[in-house]
Amino acid sequence: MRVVDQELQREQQYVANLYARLDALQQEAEQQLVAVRRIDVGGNHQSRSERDTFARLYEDRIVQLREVDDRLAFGRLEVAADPADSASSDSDSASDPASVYRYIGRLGLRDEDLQPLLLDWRVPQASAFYQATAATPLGARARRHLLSKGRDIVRIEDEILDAALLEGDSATVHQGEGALLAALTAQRTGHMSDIVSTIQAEQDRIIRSDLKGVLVVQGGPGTGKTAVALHRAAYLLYTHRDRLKNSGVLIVGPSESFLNYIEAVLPSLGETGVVLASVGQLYPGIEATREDAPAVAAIKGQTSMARLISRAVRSRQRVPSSVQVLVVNGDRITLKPQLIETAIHRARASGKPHNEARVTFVKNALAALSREWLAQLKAQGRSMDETDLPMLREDLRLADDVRVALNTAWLPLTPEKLVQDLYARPQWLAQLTPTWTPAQRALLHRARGAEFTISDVPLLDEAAEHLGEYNVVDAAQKREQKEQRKRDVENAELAISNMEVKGLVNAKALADNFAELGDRATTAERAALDRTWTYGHVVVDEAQELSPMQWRLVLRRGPLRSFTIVGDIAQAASAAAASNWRDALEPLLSGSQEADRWRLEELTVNYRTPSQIASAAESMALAHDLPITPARSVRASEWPISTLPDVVSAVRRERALGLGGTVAVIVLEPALDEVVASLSAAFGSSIVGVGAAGLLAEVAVLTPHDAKGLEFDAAIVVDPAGIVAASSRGAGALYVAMTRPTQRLYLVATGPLPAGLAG
Ligand SMILES: Nc1ncnc2c1ncn2[C@@H]1O[C@H](COP(=O)(O)OP(=O)(O)OP(=O)(O)O)[C@@H](O)[C@H]1O
Repeated sequence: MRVVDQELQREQQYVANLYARLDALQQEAEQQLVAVRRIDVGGNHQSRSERDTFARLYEDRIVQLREVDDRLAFGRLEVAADPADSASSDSDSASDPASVYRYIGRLGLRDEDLQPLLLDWRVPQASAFYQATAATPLGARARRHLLSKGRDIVRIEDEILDAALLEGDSATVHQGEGALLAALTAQRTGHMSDIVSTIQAEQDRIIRSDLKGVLVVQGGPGTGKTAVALHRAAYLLYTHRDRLKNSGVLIVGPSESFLNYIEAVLPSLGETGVVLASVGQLYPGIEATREDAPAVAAIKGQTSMARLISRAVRSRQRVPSSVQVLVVNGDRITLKPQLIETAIHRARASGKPHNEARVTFVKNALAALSREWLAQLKAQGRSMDETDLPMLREDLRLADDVRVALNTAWLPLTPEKLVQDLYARPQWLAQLTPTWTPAQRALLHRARGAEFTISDVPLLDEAAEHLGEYNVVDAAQKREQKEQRKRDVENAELAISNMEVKGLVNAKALADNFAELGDRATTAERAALDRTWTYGHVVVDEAQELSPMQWRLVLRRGPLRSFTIVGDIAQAASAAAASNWRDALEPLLSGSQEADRWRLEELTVNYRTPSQIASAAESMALAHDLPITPARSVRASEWPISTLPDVVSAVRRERALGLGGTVAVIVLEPALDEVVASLSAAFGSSIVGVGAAGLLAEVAVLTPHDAKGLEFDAAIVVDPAGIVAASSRGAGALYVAMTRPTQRLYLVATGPLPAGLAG
């Protein structure tokens, strides 16, 4: 038998043992689940919740073991033998007695004697698998990639890190070719896959970087920023589970289509406790997907909007211009502006948000008014004194006239109403914006009831900050529930430590059972619904697009300022985006002592776009003065870029290749319907998908915004000159569109191509 085949067989044997162990653990968990479900706990509340918690523990474990089945083990690190090293394996596959072998995989496995069989890719001993080079071997002698299909190892690929291994017999043992290239040339599926088996050294350093502070990862298209951000989230959740399990991790992406594209990556790495949200979903209760026109988005993105919202809220606390006469129980009571003014002053001094401070306002106003009324009654000769004040206050509280007067002075408001009023009432807006031009104000004008846009979301959140809970009674209840919950979690944690259970028991889950809240929600689900939730870590992808107002919102979700921010300034296509990281991060860092302490890392290798396409996109970008970060493409493509006169011909040309795979047609919003109609007429509507919901169709039709962060085997970019001309950031949008394909790019144009592409 050839040495290569022998090695393959050995690895197959080792991996078969790992699967046998995985199956045994799975079976064990299934049996435990059946057993725990059978326990009769009768009516005992505490025992029932303990039983449910254990059942959930086993259920989670079973799911986790199932998720890692595909490519369970993907690497082997050969290190010089060290008898004291317990993380090494001396399995049958060891072909050199001077070496020990560490197998690396999606999760850690030990045999029945607790000896390690497989290392989780996130543990420190596994990092050499990603980082070792011949120049810096980090104690490793060789690295082997195990390429599998189902549970079978179909190929092995070795990299020698220690020259001594190349001598004698060993020279023939190590062989193989590009696991990385195999991954990169694989056909795309419409969903992103994890890269855990081929993470590159520069990526690994970023993934394992410290949890604290703000880490910015800048890199050109296809350099793996999204992949790195997601693997970093998985790494942090594993390494800092204690800190992050209760607070959670938030991942912010540019659009719903992007979230659909990445959603399977973290579960495949065994992580589910993460909230994924597009920037339009960061305000619970609103799912904004519509974009404003660029000029409108630009004005709504400026921090001056925060000041405007603040002024708008204050202007809803109004001192009447004249004396009012209120009729209460047949008495006429005079309400002087001065009284309201003092009550407003006191309420504002409470420092609480508008709706909550209103309680103070009403209390003060009623107290003052009841004293005035008492004085008036006494003056009329009624025999009343201070002890009657509570009764008078109650009468005032119930009187219509008083309610109207107090509401006019200080009306409870929802964020939605405040923002809608601001857009729909030009006169009010004019009063609040004396220094704006009429043209600027006109940009905000909108009919009441119009759908909220993505750029409205941070304004709603800003308004919610100033307004507080609309229903103050509910708010108090919620606060009490939160307090109770904290106590439940503490009890649960105590219970867990008393039970001496290790592993996946989640104190919050246990607390749920204790409190019998009825909701089986996970931390992630609860976090997604709670506007005031603060996450332990926040990942922002395509971060170059965020406006200052969006940064303010993101900061509120992560006040600990533990951030991973990934993006590419050159790809900025939104009108409100900044043109460098320092400016972009200003709203995030201002006022913090960390202001200058953000770390910048760069990614320099393009894993997606073939070199011909990357260089065409770069020359277009340079011709439009975009600040691109040059990246080296890993591979070339066999297909030249084609320019065709219409979209139907381009799709026909692509389909004629008969390669299958994913195809995107990227077109500006105004032409989208027409393109969908002509493609449906030519090829039938069943093959055409639109936007986020259509990503898995044979041909996905998307706007440049929806295409952000995604990739396809082929991309057809309609009207490149039109994309450039559509806004001041049009070249950035075209740069994004052109860098989506992994293989083929088509341009659809009847007129001249934009600068840098023509000729
Ligand atoms: N180490 C790697 N091994 C295998 N594939 C990789 C690796 N790094 C990146 N890739 C692949 O390269 C492609 C581009 O990665 P990704 O989408 O993360 O790039 P990006 O920098 O976010 O791109 P863009 O800025 O254009 O959105 C993906 O298919 C990803 O799986």
